[in-house]
Amino acid sequence: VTASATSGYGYGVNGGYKALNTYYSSGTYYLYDVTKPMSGVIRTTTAKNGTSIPGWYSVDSNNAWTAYSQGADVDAHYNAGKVYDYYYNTHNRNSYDNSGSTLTSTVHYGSNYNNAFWNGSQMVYGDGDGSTFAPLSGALDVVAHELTHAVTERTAGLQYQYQSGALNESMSDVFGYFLDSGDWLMGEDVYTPGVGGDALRSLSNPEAYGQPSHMNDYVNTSSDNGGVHTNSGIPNKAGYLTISSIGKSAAEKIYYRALTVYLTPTSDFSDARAALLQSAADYYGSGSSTYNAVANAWNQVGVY
Ligand SMILES: O=C(O)[C@H](CCc1ccccc1)CC1(C(=O)N[C@@H](Cc2c[nH]c3ccccc23)C(=O)O)CCCC1
Ligand SMILES: [Zn+2]
Repeated sequence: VTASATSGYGYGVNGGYKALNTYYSSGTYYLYDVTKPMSGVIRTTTAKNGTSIPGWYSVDSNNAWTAYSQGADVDAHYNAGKVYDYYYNTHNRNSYDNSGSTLTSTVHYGSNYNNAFWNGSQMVYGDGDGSTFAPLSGALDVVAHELTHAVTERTAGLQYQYQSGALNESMSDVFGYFLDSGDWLMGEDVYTPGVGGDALRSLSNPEAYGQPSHMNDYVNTSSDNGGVHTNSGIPNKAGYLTISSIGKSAAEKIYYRALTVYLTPTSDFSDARAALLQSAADYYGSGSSTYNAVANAWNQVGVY
């Protein structure tokens, strides 16, 4: 039986050319990447617009993944590889569990499904309805957002409710920025494909999409697990102010250290401030300009 790692290519959700790490076996090509230094693999499957996951391997007959319907598969696979590389190269973390476990992404989930999620074991992406969303794996910041939920689950374990949940959300948006740092927007590459310039969220201007950016405007609600996708605007704004002040590289270091060393399941916004200050002190010294910039950022959003 002839089977081997192969190199293919395809077009993503927005038409971009993407080189793909694929696998050939008995006349069929698979989105199955064996090239990473992990015990597992990076693999992409399709739910065929049903809700049974992981569904079936995404396959192709000639390793040219160029069909329009394959765009979601192409981007889920390509973007998962990019996020894997980011965590490995920038933070020396081998997959979400730091043990090189397999990364599975399932696309074409549901019918006109306008969302995406990490289900505790894998990433899952809807195709969107073509109006509110294009297939959600088409956005690198969305893929990074989902995979960061997996990292958070295995490290800080921030409970997905109220302030710890909004912090969990913010960590995913901030790492989404680290992967896709051309703008302060979240999901812009797949949100409302017919409308330009808008997004799901903005880290620099949370209010633009109905989020608070100061503790005075914290939304007390039981909806959405205590408003986790709303109140994340407050730590997101602090993240924007921090990154703008100390730069991306220093911010990546203190955010990753806070997430993996200091934060716990019940950490709230004030604990996040303390964890980031401690991380800044660890790297740059307490009283350093970096330390002071972090304090100032959180002061500006009313978190002490
Ligand atoms: O990972 C997350 O935090 C979100 C997971 C949502 C979910 C949770 C549980 C089961 C199913 C789906 C998915 C994303 C999200 O922020 N969703 C928001 C916004 C949103 C997307 N599609 C929507 C459709 C309707 C209403 C809100 C939304 C939400 O679910 O609130 C993250 C990046 C892009 C999509
Ligand atoms: Zn999230």
